Amino acid sequence: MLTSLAYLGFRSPNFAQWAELGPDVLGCMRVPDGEDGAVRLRIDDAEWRLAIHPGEEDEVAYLGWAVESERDLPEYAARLAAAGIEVQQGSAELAEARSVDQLIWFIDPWGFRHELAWGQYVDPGTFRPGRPLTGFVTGEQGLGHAVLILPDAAAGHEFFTEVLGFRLSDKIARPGGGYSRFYHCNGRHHSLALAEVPGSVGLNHIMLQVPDIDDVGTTYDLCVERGVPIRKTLGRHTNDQMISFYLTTPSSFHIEYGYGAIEVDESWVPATYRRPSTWGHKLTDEPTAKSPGILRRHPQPTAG
Ligand SMILES: Cc1ccc(O)c(O)c1CC[C@@H]1C(=O)CC[C@]2(C)C(=O)CC[C@@H]12
Ligand SMILES: [Fe+2]
Repeated sequence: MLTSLAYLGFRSPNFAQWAELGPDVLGCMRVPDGEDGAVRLRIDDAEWRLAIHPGEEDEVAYLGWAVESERDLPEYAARLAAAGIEVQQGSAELAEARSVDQLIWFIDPWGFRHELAWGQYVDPGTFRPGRPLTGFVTGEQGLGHAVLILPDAAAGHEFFTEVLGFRLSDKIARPGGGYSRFYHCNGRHHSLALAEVPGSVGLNHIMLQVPDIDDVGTTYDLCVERGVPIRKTLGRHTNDQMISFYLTTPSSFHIEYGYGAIEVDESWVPATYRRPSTWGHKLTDEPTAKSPGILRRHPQPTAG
């Protein structure tokens, strides 16, 4: 089984700005750069969780998912092949670059590169936040969550549940119609969310969770002090009950920085909500607040 969101890679012309944003504002630990100069950030025992590679445009480079056992890799390879997806074996060089023992990878029907990895390298007891911070909520729950934008939510639901094995946590009706859907693969309420935007593919935000509300407040203060744009004010989500705010990164996508989400278990029953938040999460008047994140046009599947 796929057990957690293990690591994320982006490409960005502004990758160098993460050397400051990561440690000084977010509280991540900067670790040695990747071979291509990628800024790499650590948030727990894992060698790194976020890599921002140099690139011409802001893009999602890869989503790294941990699997439970080595046996899961050939099993997923067969399952993906049966679904018509071409699967690649990751080379030893790629495994080394990702700080994992072994991996396979594939491009999903919307163009996202997913890597299924086993054996992420860890270095216990040596994580030091870049600024005073209690830490990050990770472990069995993985690094946090990622919210992808897809043109077709029904097709997305089919692929991520039937092929990759995600379980639906719940749905939230969107103001303009349609739903955002939230999926879990461990105790975290959602490691993946899918938002339908006709004709578009992208990534709206990723989420990092901290164990103390004061860590959220301190990060909020640092954003204000350092001019990091706040996209959405402090608020509480209806579904996972997280208290969070959203900041805009120099790489088009946003980061949700939050505390206090509920966890799910085997007995979880999906619900549907009419609104995203019980209170707060108001869009600010920052120029970047209306940005949907990393977004590109995607050809709609033609009818008939
Ligand atoms: C509603 C919600 C629950 C839990 C979360 O972690 C979370 O990020 C959200 C917000 C999702 C957010 C939304 O509801 C409005 C439409 C948004 C902005 C998108 O287009 C992608 C993310 C969506
Ligand atoms: Fe979120």
